[in-house]
Amino acid sequence: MADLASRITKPDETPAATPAEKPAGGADGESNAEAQAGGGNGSGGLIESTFDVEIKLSELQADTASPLYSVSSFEELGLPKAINDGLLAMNFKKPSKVQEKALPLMLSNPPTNMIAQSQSGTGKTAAFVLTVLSRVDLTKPKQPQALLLAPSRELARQIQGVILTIGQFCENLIVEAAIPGSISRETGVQASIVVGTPGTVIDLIRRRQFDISQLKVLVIDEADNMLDQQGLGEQCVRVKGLLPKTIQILLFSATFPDKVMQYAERYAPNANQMKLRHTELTVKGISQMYMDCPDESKKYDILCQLYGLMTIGSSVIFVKTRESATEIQRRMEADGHKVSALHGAFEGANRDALLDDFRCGRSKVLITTNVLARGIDVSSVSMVINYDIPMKGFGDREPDAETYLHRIGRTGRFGRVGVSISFVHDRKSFNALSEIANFYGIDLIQLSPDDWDRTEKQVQDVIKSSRAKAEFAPLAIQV
Ligand SMILES: Nc1ncnc2c1ncn2[C@@H]1O[C@H](COP(=O)(O)OP(=O)(O)OP(=O)(O)O)[C@@H](O)[C@H]1O
Repeated sequence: MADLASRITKPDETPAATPAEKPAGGADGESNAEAQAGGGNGSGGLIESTFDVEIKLSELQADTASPLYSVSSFEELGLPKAINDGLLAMNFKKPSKVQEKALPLMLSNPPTNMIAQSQSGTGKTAAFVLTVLSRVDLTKPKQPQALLLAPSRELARQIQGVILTIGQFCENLIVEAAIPGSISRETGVQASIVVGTPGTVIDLIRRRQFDISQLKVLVIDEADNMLDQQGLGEQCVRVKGLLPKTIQILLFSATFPDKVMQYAERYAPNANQMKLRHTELTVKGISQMYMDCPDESKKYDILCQLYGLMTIGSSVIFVKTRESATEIQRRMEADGHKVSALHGAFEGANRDALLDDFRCGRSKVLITTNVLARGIDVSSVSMVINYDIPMKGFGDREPDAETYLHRIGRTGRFGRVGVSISFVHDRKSFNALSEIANFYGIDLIQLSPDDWDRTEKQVQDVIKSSRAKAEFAPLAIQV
């Protein structure tokens, strides 16, 4: 195992891709090395190259109003040395507020459940990953002890990458992804930590390829989405019903609508709770703008006019359907623009390659659907475009405020700045966006397609500044 000094990366270096051991015993889950390469959070993505970014972050982390602020250090959180070494290698200097507040509660014994909410991009993943790494017994590397569930394969792989990167100095750590096609029928699950999507996990348990008898911790990321009865809620209930009754349950999300919160409290009984009011949820580092398009047909032309700004950093364009993602990509490429498209109709390995290309900067503009609205962490994303305003309910009759927040949260990560531009083109889309803005208490900046020089300057001024001066609301702790 290479010594610590040779594996720490400086802010202006790309982390050395460490030759992580293949999982012992030939387990066919995605190997540690593959996962680290495709993971998020400093394990292969674009690295901030400027020293002033580090200075800005330290200012933010000294600002008591910021959710990146904390009084303690990771060392004071009592984490094992190997884990602290991993955090050092990731250049995590101090815990964020959700990490500082949640970790002592999640690591206390006897274990208690947690329902934690914190703004997008404020470090929820590391909070639950540190808990899982602290609880597993690595002398039993192939005995599953922790299960983490996510709504998409992309997010499951990203979380796997974070665990392997933070745990890079933890001996015998084996982490497997339980996503379609990742676990061979011959070997089954042979890892202490499993990260997967609910459907695949249920299949593995049903085929007796996943020993759940020793599971100590169940984490559900994007928990409001996962527990929503319209979506994956029924599968998450089935998973929980199969697990040991004493399991510790940790639910995390940036959003917890009231109707789901009641359900979450039943799913994770007697949980400690960290909640935010919905007017405290938006990230001040994201300049939220809207483009008043003359009509639906003009949206495409305006999108192409924005292309030059999209490639200053990298950008995500969210559209309503797979079909429109494919059609817009086709048109933009025919017009000479380089755009990747990713959605659920693509085969798994292709989706993985497309996101890895985007994460590493080989592609800079990604057009996608809500499959990537949540959790995906690519620090180079400086712009998110809502080509369609997210809607929900029968006949798309009401605005989807939660999906709006998660979509724009793909930029402005951990104190960085970013721009979101939402397209409206008629009364319905305008009213939907207005309702979302009122719900979160935000004043959207209007961009005019008629005054392009001004629009370009407004957007460039934000993207080219470094970390935002983020005034975040204090986190309300209920224990
Ligand atoms: N203590 C820390 N110091 C520095 N960087 C951190 C710290 N904690 C997390 N990060 C980085 O901040 C970024 C956002 O973290 P993460 O993806 O966990 O956010 P999140 O709260 O889960 O967001 P979302 O709600 O969108 O899922 C990641 O790139 C991560 O590596």
